[in-house]
Amino acid sequence: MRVLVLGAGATGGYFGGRLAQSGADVTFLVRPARAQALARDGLRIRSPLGDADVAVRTVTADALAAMVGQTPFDLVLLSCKAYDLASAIAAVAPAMGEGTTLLPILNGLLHYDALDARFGRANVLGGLCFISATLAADGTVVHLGRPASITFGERDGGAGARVADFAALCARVGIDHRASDDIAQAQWIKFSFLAALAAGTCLMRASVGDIAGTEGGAACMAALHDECLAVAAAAGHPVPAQARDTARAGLLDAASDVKASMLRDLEAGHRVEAAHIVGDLWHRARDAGLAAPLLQAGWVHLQCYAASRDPQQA
Ligand SMILES: NC(=O)C1=CN([C@@H]2O[C@H](COP(=O)(O)OP(=O)(O)OC[C@H]3O[C@@H](n4cnc5c(N)ncnc54)[C@H](OP(=O)(O)O)[C@@H]3O)[C@@H](O)[C@H]2O)C=CC1
Ligand SMILES: CC(C)(CO)C(=O)C(=O)O
Repeated sequence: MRVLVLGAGATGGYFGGRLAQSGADVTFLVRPARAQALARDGLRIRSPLGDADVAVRTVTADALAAMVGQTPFDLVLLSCKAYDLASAIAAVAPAMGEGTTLLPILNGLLHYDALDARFGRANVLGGLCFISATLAADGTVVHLGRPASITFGERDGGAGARVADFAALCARVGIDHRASDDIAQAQWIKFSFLAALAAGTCLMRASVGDIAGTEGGAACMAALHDECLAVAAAAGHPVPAQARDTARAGLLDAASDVKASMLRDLEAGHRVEAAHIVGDLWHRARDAGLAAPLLQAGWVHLQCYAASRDPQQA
């Protein structure tokens, strides 16, 4: 299977790097500065699951069409931030030939409209990942904590050959993965958890454990999670009790140092995917007639952050 990974950041660098480390046929579509750094330093991963220093093949957008002309890609793994979606779509377009499948692992759901419009719904799998990772200033992919998994599936349900093929590749290289026959449910489980985590940890500028240690903190996170679960149910994807309890335990764990990746971005002064995640979920709550005051507070807070950071991009 020939794989193109858009982006060699935290998630794309981690999962693409694991593919490359195991000898899979993987190419990173990156911008010139990252291409130069990767040519010089290779791809460095620092992880509790094992460090890796891998020489990787890269291509920049201007050279992609020529590369595809030689040998087409089977799978494009999309790992940009939501605010880079338009440029990422333009960059990968030459790789999306007949028989090429796109697998986005971005958080949230809004990106599917743009991907379907550009590439056709049938060519876009549903996907998500569970990992806490960041790109250090020197370009190292730093994996924080142990989970590192990808979940993917056909958006109309069932299992197809392309899902089985990617699952077989993940199994071969040792990437923890789930081939889901109900990816929409998996996406809503993650989205409702993540939106609560992002809104809660960004509002409080604190980890899950620090919030849980305050008076009223656990009740506040539980109420926020309830708001997010209500939106999932209203969207026709109620989160099953077991998944709800697992997510809730993660959000209330007093021993947890977990923060949403959005909080790490915010603390670093970076742009955040607020509209794509917390804003989108609040808009869905509002449109369904659901009260979601904590989600609303998170969304307002993040808009204020974005406006103070860069009024043009808010
Ligand atoms: N980090 C985490 O722990 C987790 C993140 N996610 C989600 O995964 C998605 C990706 O996040 P993450 O990996 O952290 O983001 P990063 O910012 O670390 O990586 C994204 C990469 O995409 C590259 N990119 C963007 N646009 C283009 C383009 N047009 N051409 C080439 N490269 C491009 C960026 O390159 P450049 O450096 O040149 O800008 C950047 O390196 C987000 O939706 C996030 O919410 C999900 C689970 C966990
Ligand atoms: C919830 C988590 C940590 C899981 O991958 C995540 O997606 C994020 O922080 O962006």
